[in-house]
Amino acid sequence: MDTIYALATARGKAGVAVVRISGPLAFWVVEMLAGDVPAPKRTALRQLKDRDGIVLDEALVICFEEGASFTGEQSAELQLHGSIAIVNAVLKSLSEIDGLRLAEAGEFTRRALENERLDLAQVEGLADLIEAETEVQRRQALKVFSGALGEKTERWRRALLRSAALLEATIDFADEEVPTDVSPEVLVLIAEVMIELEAEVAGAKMAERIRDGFEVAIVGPPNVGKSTLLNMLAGREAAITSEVAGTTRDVIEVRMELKGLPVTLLDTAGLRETEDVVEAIGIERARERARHADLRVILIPSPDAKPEIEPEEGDLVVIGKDDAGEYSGKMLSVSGKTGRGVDLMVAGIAETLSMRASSASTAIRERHRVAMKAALASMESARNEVLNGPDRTELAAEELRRAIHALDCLVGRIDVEAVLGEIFSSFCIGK
Ligand SMILES: Nc1nc2c(c(=O)[nH]1)N(C=O)[C@@H](CNc1ccc(C(=O)N[C@@H](CCC(=O)O)C(=O)O)cc1)CN2
Ligand SMILES: Nc1nc2c(ncn2[C@@H]2O[C@H](COP(=O)(O)OP(=O)(O)OP(=O)(O)O)[C@@H](O)[C@H]2O)c(=O)[nH]1
Ligand SMILES: [Mg+2]
Repeated sequence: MDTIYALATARGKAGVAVVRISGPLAFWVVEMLAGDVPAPKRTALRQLKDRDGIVLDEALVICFEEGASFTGEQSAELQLHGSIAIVNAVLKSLSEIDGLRLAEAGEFTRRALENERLDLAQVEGLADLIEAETEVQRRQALKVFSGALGEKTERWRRALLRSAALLEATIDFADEEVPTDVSPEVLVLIAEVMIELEAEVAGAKMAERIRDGFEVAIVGPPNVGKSTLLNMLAGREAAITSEVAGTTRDVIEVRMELKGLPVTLLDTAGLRETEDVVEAIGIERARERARHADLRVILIPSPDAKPEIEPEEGDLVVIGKDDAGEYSGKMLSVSGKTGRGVDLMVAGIAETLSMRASSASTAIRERHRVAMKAALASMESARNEVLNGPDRTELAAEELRRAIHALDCLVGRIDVEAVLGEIFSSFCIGK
């Protein structure tokens, strides 16, 4: 097994920079650089010197023994002064040591997985944790990273194993007189797992939304103040605004955080009948994106104006350009120019999205949803076979084994290699 090293913190000037080393040579490397191997899991202040005895930095050194580290391997950390020159000098010294090589992206975590310090779902949670930009994303990722999905899966797995074992026992003793009919117990066990899995699948879409962000589209007729409102929310001039009706053509996307939720706000072309070919394309795009968005803010010019599109559940119909608050109280109204009413509108959006987000499950990836659906399909078949009577017991047990297999894929107990490449491609070097 190679000994690997990498800068674990971001590149560039910083207060402190952390270099990680993991593998059988880790302590030996520390001894070369620091002169001795400090007691494990204790910080020790040491002068780090290169091969020629030149001092590289005065750093904190931490050693972790094999079996008691993040990767599970013997490993060490050098907590350096975060200067570009020091980091470069230390990395250069490490590169000159035989048997050492720079880690690939995610390789420390891959080793943690191989040494069973983490399961596959936890690795995915960790990937999301590092990507997390908002509070809700942080909480979701931390839940999965803490092993929530792995624990649930283990419970489902045990229930299915027990069901399969019960069925298989009746097959083995088929010739003898088995007084007990196991099917009621098996059916209850299967039903209980199915209910939980169905809830997970139902919440998977929302979990994906929390990961990737919700889309909120601002729509309405031309000149109603859509782009001005977007700019106000973005805090910058992301979209061109003008008194000319039909200014916005392309869909303009701005990523932001609304009350802890990741949101992509879409500004769209004003909806109207038009002879202008280019504008017509813009309007078509506006309608298309608005349809697929999670929520729509439909701006209208006055309280009695008819919304350009039919509001769906959770959509907000808002009067635009209401600087004086003339209509406030009657309906939600905003001014993108003065900011009046914007807080209230944001609160409305956040409330709707938060409510939906609360139904999110721990199935944070497409992969999880697919595995769960496969397990559910096999369990459904198993249940039907059980109901078909004792002749079909063998088939029922086989279906249960198939469901267990799907759950094993879910947490990476089997078929890990197939998904590793994709998962680790999103990791940074040093993680
Ligand atoms: N400096 C530093 N900070 C860090 C990390 C790190 O590797 N280094 N982490 C990594 O990304 C995270 C913390 N995760 C860690 C997980 C396990 C162990 C570890 O050594 N586990 C041993 C000993 C546990 C103990 O002391 O009780 C074990 O589990 O046996 C260390 C860090 C976040 N902060
Ligand atoms: N007084 C006032 N004027 C506004 C407000 N919002 C926008 N305007 C003005 O109204 C005009 C149109 O604003 P835009 O934000 O470009 O309108 P839009 O809805 O994006 O228009 P299209 O892109 O053509 O669909 C501009 O001259 C803005 O300065 C507002 O809240 N109050
Ligand atoms: Mg516009």
